[in-house]
Amino acid sequence: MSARNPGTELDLDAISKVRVNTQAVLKRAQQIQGHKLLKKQWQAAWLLKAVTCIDLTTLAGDDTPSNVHRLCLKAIQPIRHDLLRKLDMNDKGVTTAAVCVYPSRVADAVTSLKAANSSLPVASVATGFPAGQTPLETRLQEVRMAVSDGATEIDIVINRTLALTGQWKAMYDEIRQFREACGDAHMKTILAIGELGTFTNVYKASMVAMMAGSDFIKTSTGKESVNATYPVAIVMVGFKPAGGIRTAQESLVWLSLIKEELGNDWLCPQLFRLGASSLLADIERQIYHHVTGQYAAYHELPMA
Ligand SMILES: O=C[C@H](O)COP(=O)(O)O
Repeated sequence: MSARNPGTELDLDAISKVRVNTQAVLKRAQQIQGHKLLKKQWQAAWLLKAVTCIDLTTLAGDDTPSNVHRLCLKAIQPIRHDLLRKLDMNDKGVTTAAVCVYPSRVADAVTSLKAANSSLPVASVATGFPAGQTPLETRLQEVRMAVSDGATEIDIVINRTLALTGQWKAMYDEIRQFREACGDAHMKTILAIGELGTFTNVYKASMVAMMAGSDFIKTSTGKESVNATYPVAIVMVGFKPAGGIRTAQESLVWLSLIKEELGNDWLCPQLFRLGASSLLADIERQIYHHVTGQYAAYHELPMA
């Protein structure tokens, strides 16, 4: 990942003046979705770009060392070798950006990646993911545990109670403590936008999270009823959309949104991630179609 965000002092005056023009945001998101997507011959290249930005995720109650192991193997080799060979990409080291798991599964992921001689980063959710409703000391301890088990990226959730009641200073202070607990691990701050009510709140929470030293801001846990949406992306840009992203087509819209709003330089895993548990299956299927002209049966593309 890139250099850390050291954060700044909390500027409450700037936060209090934030107003977001909802109509303008909705219009811009609609425009971007309406853009003609990339020409067919470039689509495979863009889909591979999307793969390299994925935090391949499993966050389920029934996660075990063996499904985490499968996830790690899939992250190391996300697209079948023969398909990559046809695209002349088999020796380009195409992997996902990271794997993302619960704190209790970090050690499993580290062991699997080490055994496969891979240096892919392990990201861990933390701080009482997904609701964040555990005591502060428990949340801090969870971050420290994930780091000591080998996570080099920590995806924290914000305290929505503080955001919804306008306690921005308290939220800033908590996030600063999480950052300190992260040590050298990069910190992604999940806003859970589906629970923040308004675009103005999303913007304020984004600013507070960045002032507090978040290296990334991330839309959602994947567990809210509203997760990553395009309008919210216009408010947040420079971030990790996560939750409910399932299709190759959607991944192309996300890439094109970042390209339109921030430019090509932002399209790299150091600055942009897609958090997804089942997106990769559809991307691999579309690449299979691009290469062979046929759609693969699901059993032909084993998915973690
Ligand atoms: O951080 C990633 C999300 O939890 C993944 O959500 P998803 O399972 O809807 O792709």
